[in-house]
Amino acid sequence: MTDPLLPTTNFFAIIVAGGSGSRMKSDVPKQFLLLNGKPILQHTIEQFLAVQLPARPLSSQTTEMTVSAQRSTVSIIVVLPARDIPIWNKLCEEHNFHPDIQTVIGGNSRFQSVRNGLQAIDAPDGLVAVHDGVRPFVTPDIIQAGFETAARTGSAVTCVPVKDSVRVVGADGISRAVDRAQYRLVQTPQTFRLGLFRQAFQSEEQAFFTDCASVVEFAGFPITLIDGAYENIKITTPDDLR
Ligand SMILES: Nc1ccn([C@@H]2O[C@H](COP(=O)(O)OP(=O)(O)OP(=O)(O)O)[C@@H](O)[C@H]2O)c(=O)n1
Ligand SMILES: C[C@](O)(CO)[C@H](O)COP(=O)(O)O
Repeated sequence: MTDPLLPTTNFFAIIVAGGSGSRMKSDVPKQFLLLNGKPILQHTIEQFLAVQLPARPLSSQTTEMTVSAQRSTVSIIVVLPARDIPIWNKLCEEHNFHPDIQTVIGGNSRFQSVRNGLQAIDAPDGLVAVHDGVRPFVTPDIIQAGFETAARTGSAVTCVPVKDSVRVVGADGISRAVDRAQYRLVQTPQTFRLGLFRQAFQSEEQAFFTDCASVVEFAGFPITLIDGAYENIKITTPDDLR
């Protein structure tokens, strides 16, 4: 039987919101746009605040009988561009949202923003989930599943099967059908053991690092896929917002 307790109480989430949202073309950075009256980033953070993980402190004698008494929360690090921090602080005031989270300045790319977030974690070990600030429809269940799988295998990358037909377009412009069953659409959260994640982020940035899984894989670690959700969309263009 799988141990219901996770082998650490060090759970971290790096929520990246350091981008400029160029494809959204909105005046306000997209992570701050209101959805049901609340900033998108607030919705996202609230999903992580709702997570309670069954955890076993490494040094304790916890038994299964005490699972319910051993719920751990996730320490949240939000990554924002320096220029956006005053806007975020003002929004938090307006929405009476004062979570106990750390704020870190972003970098010029998603890779650099994640790396900055990672540098703010000083625990020697644990598990870290990285999530896009603009994926507000993530659920606590998906987040928990990521921590559980990463505790067992080292990594947990959420994804969904492809529903449409897929064609690959060659350099000559000619397309051909491919077997969609072989493909997955990758989402966040992407959760990892802290040790391997730190090692992976020592690599020099590569142009194909579009997510953390590609960084971890480049460093030679295997990637475990877990189920995401079709609702867990990334708000990228005005269509997504609608
Ligand atoms: N330098 C960057 C670039 C992106 N991100 C974050 O990575 C996530 C996914 O990126 P994307 O949707 O591409 O956001 P933007 O980079 O803001 O959008 P665009 O590419 O349209 O400019 C977002 O939460 C974004 O804020 C980040 O933290 N730092
Ligand atoms: C991390 C990600 O959301 C997984 O699908 C995606 O790769 C981000 O890509 P973007 O180019 O930063 O939008």
